[in-house]
Amino acid sequence: MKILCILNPIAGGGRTAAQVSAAIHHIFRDAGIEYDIVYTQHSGDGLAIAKHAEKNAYSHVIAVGGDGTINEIATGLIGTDLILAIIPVGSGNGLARALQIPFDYQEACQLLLHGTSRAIDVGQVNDRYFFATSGIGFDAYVGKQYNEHLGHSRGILPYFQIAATEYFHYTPQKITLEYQGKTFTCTPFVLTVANVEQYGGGAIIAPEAAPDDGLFDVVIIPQTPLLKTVYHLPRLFNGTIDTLPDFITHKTAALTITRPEPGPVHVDGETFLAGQSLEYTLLPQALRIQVPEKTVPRSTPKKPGKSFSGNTLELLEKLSRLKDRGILTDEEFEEQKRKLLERL
Ligand SMILES: Nc1ncnc2c1ncn2[C@@H]1O[C@H](COP(=O)(O)OP(=O)(O)OP(=O)(O)O)[C@@H](O)[C@H]1O
Repeated sequence: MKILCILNPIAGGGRTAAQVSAAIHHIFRDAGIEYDIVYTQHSGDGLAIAKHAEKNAYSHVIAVGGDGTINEIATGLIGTDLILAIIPVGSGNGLARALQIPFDYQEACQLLLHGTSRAIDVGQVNDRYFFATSGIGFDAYVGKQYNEHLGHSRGILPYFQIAATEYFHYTPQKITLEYQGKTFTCTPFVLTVANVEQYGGGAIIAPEAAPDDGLFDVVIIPQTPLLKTVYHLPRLFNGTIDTLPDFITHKTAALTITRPEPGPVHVDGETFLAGQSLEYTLLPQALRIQVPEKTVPRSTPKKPGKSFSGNTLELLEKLSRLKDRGILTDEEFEEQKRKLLERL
């Protein structure tokens, strides 16, 4: 085993870089493991450094940072046999949360000694990769403002402050989605293509997403009035966002989105500008990540209790509304209706 640690000194506000570096020295030196630590100097360095890791005979690369750093480093490892490990010191840490990687950096280091490696799917949108989520709706818009205006002052609180301000400036676009031979239009407030359940910061955008099932969960949520959005916000954090009346999810390994004009897209929270057409493709189990030996299933709180028949009627009405608005095709509506009626 030969380990390369790539450390982003500004991730998570740069509060822990020195302690993490000390823990790495302590743990790997004691274990007699060969290792090197390299600090990134600029955005993009993680990718450039990771690309040379294989040539320099490393077996593992540790990304010390948040989702943006992990995205860069993991991108550099695609197509190699190297195993990625994560010491999550970012602000959101969506991928680390979804894979149950410990937030204690000493425990995260110990995963190299006592954990196991797991292959996960990788998402691709045009020429960019993502490992947790990608999106083109309000989250991409907020991510753009966050990355442009905040500099080193990062965190979940500033993110929510920007989201609250930008809520009034954002206008959802009418877009076309094509997948599995079907085409439909919708005007999403949030459109997230999820490889894992987590957005970051504990927000669970796609409760059913699994990182190795060969499928994206495409989540579509329309705009609702601010008060209603605030009222429903806890569902984003307790794993029940899919109980929202207008929540839609599709499972697919490939998807084309066409929008009226170019705009921002985020990959794992990092935004870039892309054209009107976005091609999403899933690369099955294309990256190996070091994870805990045993993972505990997330305990999802019980979904809002209603009598089954009452709930079914409500779901049928919801499906019908979605069909009327063009979000569901006739075929999808009939299929969902049949499934619901079968349960009666
Ligand atoms: N030395 C550096 N100076 C400035 N920016 C850097 C440096 N190294 C990396 N970066 C950039 O910092 C950005 C933020 O990093 P990262 O996403 O890891 O942290 P975070 O935003 O705090 O965490 P999260 O994405 O989990 O919320 C990335 O875009 C990365 O490219």
